[in-house]
Amino acid sequence: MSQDSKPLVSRRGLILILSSPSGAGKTTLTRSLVEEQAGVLSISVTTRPKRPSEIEGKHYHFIDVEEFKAMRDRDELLEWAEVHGNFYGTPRKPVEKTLAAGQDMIFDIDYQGTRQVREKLPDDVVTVFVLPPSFKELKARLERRAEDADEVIAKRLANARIEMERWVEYDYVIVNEDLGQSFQSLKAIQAAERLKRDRLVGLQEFVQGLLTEKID
Ligand SMILES: Nc1ncnc2c1ncn2[C@@H]1O[C@H](COP(=O)(O)OP(=O)(O)OP(=O)(O)O)[C@@H](O)[C@H]1O
Ligand SMILES: Nc1nc2c(ncn2[C@@H]2O[C@H](COP(=O)(O)O)[C@@H](O)[C@H]2O)c(=O)[nH]1
Repeated sequence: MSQDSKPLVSRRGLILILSSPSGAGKTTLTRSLVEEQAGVLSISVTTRPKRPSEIEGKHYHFIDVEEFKAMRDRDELLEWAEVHGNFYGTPRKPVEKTLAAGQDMIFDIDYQGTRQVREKLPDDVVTVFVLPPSFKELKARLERRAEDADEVIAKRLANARIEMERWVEYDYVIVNEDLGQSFQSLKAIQAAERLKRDRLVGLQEFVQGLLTEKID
């Protein structure tokens, strides 16, 4: 840091995407990152019914199918997908605003949405797939969370096998057995990605300045 606390080299914000089968722990991990001010959480729109513990605007923007399709048709969504029988999408504007401010945007989206964001913003995207330690534990977590009806849990477990096969498309994989360790791994990924040469702004000028600096 220079004397006025401005970084000597600034950086572009990155898009950190976490995906997993339902119940593996990506929401828990993304929310922990945001609590540490490590980035801005992308709040999706969804047509899924609100869970008892969820708050409008904090966990999702809950909208109906008609409104969702109108947003999609007005090109207001960076990406969208149908997941477990409901529509989900990422509002475009907050993402553009956050990245322009040099902050990281943290996404909790599925593999279909991840593909779309990667295609649109290939240089900004870092992807992490979260796996459960076992299928038995995945089921136990969904049951312990106790937020979804039995048939919803059954559908999510059925979809989990298809979703887990997508791990090969991701930059990093975290097996979320111990939550604390998984969180440390996630922070390490973000820290390293922030330092990537291509994300640093004005590095060329900074090095040029170093090379031409007079020391006597
Ligand atoms: N490492 C862990 N050990 C034990 N329980 C965990 C762990 N990580 C998360 N959990 C718990 O498992 C449940 C599912 O976690 P979470 O809601 O974060 O999953 P998710 O992947 O976001 O699921 P969904 O896609 O359905 O939103 C929660 O009750 C959470 O507290
Ligand atoms: N493609 C997108 N997927 C999303 C988005 N928001 C959430 N999701 C994914 O949906 C499932 C189910 O989420 P839940 O909150 O109902 O348990 C999960 O895989 C999320 O990652 C989105 O905007 N786009």
